[in-house]
Amino acid sequence: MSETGQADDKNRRSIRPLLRLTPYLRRYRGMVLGALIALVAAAVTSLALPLAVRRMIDHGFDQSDRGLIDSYFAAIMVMAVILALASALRYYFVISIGERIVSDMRREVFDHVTRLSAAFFDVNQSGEIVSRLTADTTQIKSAVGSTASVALRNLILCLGAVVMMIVTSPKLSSIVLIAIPIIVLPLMSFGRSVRKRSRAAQDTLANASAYANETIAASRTIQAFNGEAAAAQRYGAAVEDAYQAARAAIKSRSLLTGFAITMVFGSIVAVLWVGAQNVLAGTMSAGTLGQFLLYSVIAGSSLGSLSEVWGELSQAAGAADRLGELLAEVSPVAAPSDPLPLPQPPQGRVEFSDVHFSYPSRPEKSALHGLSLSVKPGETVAIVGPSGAGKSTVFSLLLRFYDPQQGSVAVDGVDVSRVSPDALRGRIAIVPQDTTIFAASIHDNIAFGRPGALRDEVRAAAMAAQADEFISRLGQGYDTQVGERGITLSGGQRQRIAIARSILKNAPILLLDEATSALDAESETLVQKALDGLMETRTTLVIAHRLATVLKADRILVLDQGRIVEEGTHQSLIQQGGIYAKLARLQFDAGIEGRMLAVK
Ligand SMILES: Nc1ncnc2c1ncn2[C@@H]1O[C@H](COP(=O)(O)OP(=O)(O)OP(=O)(O)O)[C@@H](O)[C@H]1O
Repeated sequence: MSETGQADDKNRRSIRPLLRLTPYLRRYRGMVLGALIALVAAAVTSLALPLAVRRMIDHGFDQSDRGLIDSYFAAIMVMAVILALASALRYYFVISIGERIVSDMRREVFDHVTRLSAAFFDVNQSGEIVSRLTADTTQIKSAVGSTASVALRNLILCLGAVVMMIVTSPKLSSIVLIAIPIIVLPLMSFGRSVRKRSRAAQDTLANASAYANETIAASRTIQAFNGEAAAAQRYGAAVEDAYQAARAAIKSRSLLTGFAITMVFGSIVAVLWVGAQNVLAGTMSAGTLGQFLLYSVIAGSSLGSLSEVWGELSQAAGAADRLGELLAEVSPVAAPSDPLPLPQPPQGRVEFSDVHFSYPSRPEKSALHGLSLSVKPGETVAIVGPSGAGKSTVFSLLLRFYDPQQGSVAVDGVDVSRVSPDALRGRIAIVPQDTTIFAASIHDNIAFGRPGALRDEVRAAAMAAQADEFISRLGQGYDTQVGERGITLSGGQRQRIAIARSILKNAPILLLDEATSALDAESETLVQKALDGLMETRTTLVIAHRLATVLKADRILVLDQGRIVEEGTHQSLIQQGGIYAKLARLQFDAGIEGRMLAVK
């Protein structure tokens, strides 16, 4: 009993998500009103047709007044024209509303998703989000753009036809009205199972798309490991699952349609048989039976269409539900409602006080363990430590991608959770380990650091980043398309683009995640030169992999298991003979080690 209650509740909820569309519909009231007027006009005209037909049958063929037949045909023609006009207008309004709403939704969902915190992206696959943005919105478009209007038209037709049936013949109608619940109730329970299966089908498809997304992005690695067959097999299995789930949904929808048509037309035939007996007995005119017949066909077919579009509406409700979930996702690192201003002019001071942090997706493992550090304006601090020590986590907290569970992070003396994230991030430039190059021109890729930057400014930044020379050698210079839709850049070139981006941003705090592994000696020298220029005038925190950087730093922090375990200059740390000394020996190769000894 309670289980059924819960299931019913769930089903009611599952159609309710379509209500989320009301605010969007409200924005286009004029068009919605136009669609409704056209819809009602078309339905009323359709409902008036049988009246004209009855008059024609009962009086039109009367030899005594031959003129009547002409006027009846003229009236029917006028109705046909009204019907055609109203239908064309309905189509125009309804489809336009669908397209309009879906564009709005896509924009809003995208805008919302791009602002969600890093914790959200840790646990959600990007392929699945993209599928929601495309597949789910398309489903809503077809629901709003046609299904809803078909459903509404059929609802009006069905109700109108039922009323007219009662007016035409209460006796025949009473038989039909008794049959309706017998037909409708099973249809509703069928509808529920269709909904459940459609959602399962959508989910499995999203899984397959997410896998395809990941695999295609990693095609080189897959080929290098001869993994094509295994990947194809796994994707094939995922697609097959999606097919099976879709087939189950299709099967229940076919059953639903077949069942609806059998029940509806079966009862109409039975009722008509009773009507025919009445005509034979002389208690009903042939025209009245004809009129009743037409109304029952209208009622029956509109009920049939209703049951068909019900399934589609439920699918759209599922899609609206998923999009609603996405839109309801709140970022745990939300901007404060009353943000504090950061001091002007910027100083570039960084302070971590007793920070304890574990990633939301792995709460049991602590990434930072009571970390405290203080960086003075203009200072260069190198962070070194074994892999997984928490170096990148320090950057993530400084950029406020996450909030620490305990302790605080401050920039220029203000807790980062009390300032607006835009203001905070405006003061920090980062050159990450794996640089993102967008599918756009080189100019746009660099100008990403400061939207609206002039061509000369972009060029100056590229020059400072030692990138101008290779850019000038490309076919179209700064207008060359790179990334997915253009040419591929080497690791060193990508990094210099990222450095130029940061130079252009000209922020007082610089975060560098050095990646030397991808660079050859020449690129490394160029990148190093570019970085030197960038580091000179600002506070720099650098996750150091190069000896040169470590030597240049004012201070070195050694991180291990989320704690600072050693601190000092290169020489003092080597002399201590602790973790740093060991790391230095292991990390820097033999040639560099020679140089290191010389420093000692
Ligand atoms: N997004 C994440 N979700 C869950 N755990 C994470 C996430 N990022 C990092 N970690 C974990 O947090 C710890 C610290 O990671 P972090 O990336 O800061 O190390 P790191 O010192 O920068 O390492 P590396 O030098 O290899 O880049 C590791 O145990 C890592 O597995």
